[in-house]
Amino acid sequence: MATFFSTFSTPNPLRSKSILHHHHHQLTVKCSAAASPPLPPPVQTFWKWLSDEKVVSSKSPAKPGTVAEGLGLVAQRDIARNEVVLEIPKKFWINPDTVSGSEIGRVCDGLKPWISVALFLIREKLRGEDDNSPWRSYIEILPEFTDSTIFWSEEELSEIEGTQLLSTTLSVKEYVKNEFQQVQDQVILPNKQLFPFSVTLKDFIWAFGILRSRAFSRLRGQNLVLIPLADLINHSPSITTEDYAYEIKGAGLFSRDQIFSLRSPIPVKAGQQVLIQYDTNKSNAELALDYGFIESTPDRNTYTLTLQISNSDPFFDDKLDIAEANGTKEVQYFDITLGRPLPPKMLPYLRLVALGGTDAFLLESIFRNAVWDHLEQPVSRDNEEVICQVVRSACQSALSSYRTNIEEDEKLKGENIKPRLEIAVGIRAGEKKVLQQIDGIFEEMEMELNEYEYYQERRLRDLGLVGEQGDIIFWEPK
Ligand SMILES: C[S@@+](CC[C@H](N)C(=O)[O-])C[C@H]1O[C@@H](n2cnc3c(N)ncnc32)[C@H](O)[C@@H]1O
Repeated sequence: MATFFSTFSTPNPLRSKSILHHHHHQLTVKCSAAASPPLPPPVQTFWKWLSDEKVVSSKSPAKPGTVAEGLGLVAQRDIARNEVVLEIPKKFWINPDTVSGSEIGRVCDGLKPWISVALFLIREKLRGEDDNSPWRSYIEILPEFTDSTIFWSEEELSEIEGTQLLSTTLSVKEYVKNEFQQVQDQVILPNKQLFPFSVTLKDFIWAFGILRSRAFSRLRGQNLVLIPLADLINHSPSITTEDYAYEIKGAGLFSRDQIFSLRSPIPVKAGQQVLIQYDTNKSNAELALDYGFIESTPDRNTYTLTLQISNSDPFFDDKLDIAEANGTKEVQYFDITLGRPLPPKMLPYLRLVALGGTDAFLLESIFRNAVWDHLEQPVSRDNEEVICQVVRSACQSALSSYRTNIEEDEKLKGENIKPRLEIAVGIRAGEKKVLQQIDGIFEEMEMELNEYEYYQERRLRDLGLVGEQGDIIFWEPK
């Protein structure tokens, strides 16, 4: 954890005005509770609201605090492993049901869940101080932005030129923009009395960013839910348990209510921050997009290869049939992870896509049941050579579209740089390493082309026609 915090030595993301000038105490995380800086006023208001509502008390094991990652949950006393840190009753959650039951419920009917919650958040945010919304104090502590790439300026984005993360970020923003335009025309503008303020794309991106970075998912019956207070929990790369630290459960023996319960996956000393592992399965690109941080763990680096059976392939129908019978599609994505073997279906799929010429007989229907087994091994020298060439040239062309090379990235990593640049450098170095790894695998295969046993030889051997030494046994009379 120590190494982790030292890498995030920059100011907190900007929050609602009042926290803006709050001092940044990076070391609080490791200091004792006594040294905690006073809470920013909006956070105090938020805590008071939760106390008045009896959700928390002075005995609560953890409290909001200002930490290196913005706000976080700080232990008020020693907390044991698996001890419950907080419990939030359903009444305080914000999910699509909350929106349905609210003033805008009737106009949000039929909207995508995230869009209705986004509208709810934006409305609560823009309603103005005089409105006595119960959610006011929660909305006030939400950050204005994170370091997610959806909030990066053009200049910051230029640092990830050539990366898959850049294209993902741009398509996500395009998607959000289209959804905004629709909801603006169909819901916001026609209901001036409910939305008596102008809502901008920026507001919508803010809400999207809030949901991506704080909504809990994979919970019993809850796929999109904001849990005030619980969503102050930050992520630690050094917690690697796969078990989720949170769950929804019954509020008690005599209650039909549900509560959200958060446990600490590790023991925490008083004054330290309670942390969880957000998701062991997310790649650095996903972490950067969702939360605005990355990890230095090698296997968070991935590259997605998109392979496709071409519509102009003379064997398109047969190939698609075979692909689908084996759990792959016309357009198939393969996520390649640094330091891990290729996904098992990638080579068979590649061989299938490249199959042609004299190998095409394998596509005939009598082979249909066995063809995938055959594709698991090299089919022919030509076929194997084609897949090596295609993959290697794709890797090399991808590698040439980055502005920097790995050495330049590595050098920057050692320097004291801003968090967004650090994310950019980590992402582009990671992608390049994966591409080099893929290229290396196929380079090695290319060098072995003469050593492989191909379909025809295997077939002959299976038929007992190849001798021990690999020489083909001929029938010619001696
Ligand atoms: C669920 S919120 C946690 C509360 C948040 N720190 C706040 O101030 O409201 C997730 C966000 O916290 C920040 N965060 C959490 N863990 C982090 C980490 N390990 N490094 C950097 N930022 C982190 C990121 O901005 C992320 O999008």
